[in-house]
Amino acid sequence: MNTSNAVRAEILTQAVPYIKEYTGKYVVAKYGGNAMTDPQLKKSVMQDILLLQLVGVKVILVHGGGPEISAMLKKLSIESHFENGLRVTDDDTMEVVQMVLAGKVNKSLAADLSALGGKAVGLCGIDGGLIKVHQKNEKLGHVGEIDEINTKILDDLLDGGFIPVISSIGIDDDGTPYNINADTAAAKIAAALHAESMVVMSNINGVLRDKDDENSLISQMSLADAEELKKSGIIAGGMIPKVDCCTNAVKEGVKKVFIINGEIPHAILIELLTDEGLGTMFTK
Ligand SMILES: Nc1ncnc2c1ncn2[C@@H]1O[C@H](COP(=O)(O)OP(=O)(O)O)[C@@H](O)[C@H]1O
Ligand SMILES: CC(=O)N[C@@H](CCC(=O)OP(=O)(O)O)C(=O)O
Repeated sequence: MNTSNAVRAEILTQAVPYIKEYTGKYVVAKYGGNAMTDPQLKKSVMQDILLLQLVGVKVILVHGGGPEISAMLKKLSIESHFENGLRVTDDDTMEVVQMVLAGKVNKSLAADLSALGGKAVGLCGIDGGLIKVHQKNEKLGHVGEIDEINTKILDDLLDGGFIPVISSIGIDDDGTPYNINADTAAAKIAAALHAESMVVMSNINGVLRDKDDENSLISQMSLADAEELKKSGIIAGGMIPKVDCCTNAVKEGVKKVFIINGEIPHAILIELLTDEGLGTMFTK
């Protein structure tokens, strides 16, 4: 048995009560671009996703790819900047976002799942009208505000034994595509499905009291704590929209919401299926 499988076997010895909790329930796993830079680790995360499906969890994978979009924009000499954590997306930028997210990153995750023996269907919010949006505001260009998630297409795929792999691109009533922050898309999908859990995988251990000190992890955060920590500036930058998505998911009825470090081997299995808590858990 290789090391990874030995760790998975060890996790499974503790997992029985947790598996019962999740069997037949929806779990939305959000995999951020910052956590998918190592191809071996990425494959290992995909194997963990397949294991969750194997034990009866209805897993939906929502992915980001912000760093890959930025790298491609740079190659094409297209200027890009963020406002409050959202990429200002003009027509040219939108083309690249669609190319990188729905083309490259989405297909590479679906290919990894397939190579591991899984059945995956990669899609973005345009497909089957999965994510309906309107323009958030003119200043941000093609950034979408989500109006509706068409959960039927997800249920049809899950019933067929497929893992839906979703890029955060939406479509408006006129058929225009829009860019969506991937955490926001994951939270809306989790809320629409009344998911048991949403797990956001980034490359940091969770919300930290001091963002330069890995040991200052805040392991549990209530909605009131989140507001307090934002006011005091402890939650800042890219962590603000991430925490907002998590608190919104809790408010909208998602039972267990976590931010974890997707670069820790088997982090998602450890968080969901063992007594050990790794990252930040959000509560009411
Ligand atoms: N309190 C905090 N705890 C952890 N990270 C924080 C905090 N405040 C700000 N950050 C920043 O937020 C970043 C995570 O957001 P982001 O880079 O947008 O994640 P991703 O691309 O994985 O979705 C961290 O790398 C860190 O620099
Ligand atoms: C509107 C907006 O900002 N969209 C994001 C979509 C990708 C994303 O969110 O990727 P990560 O999860 O890897 O950060 C972007 O263009 O970068």
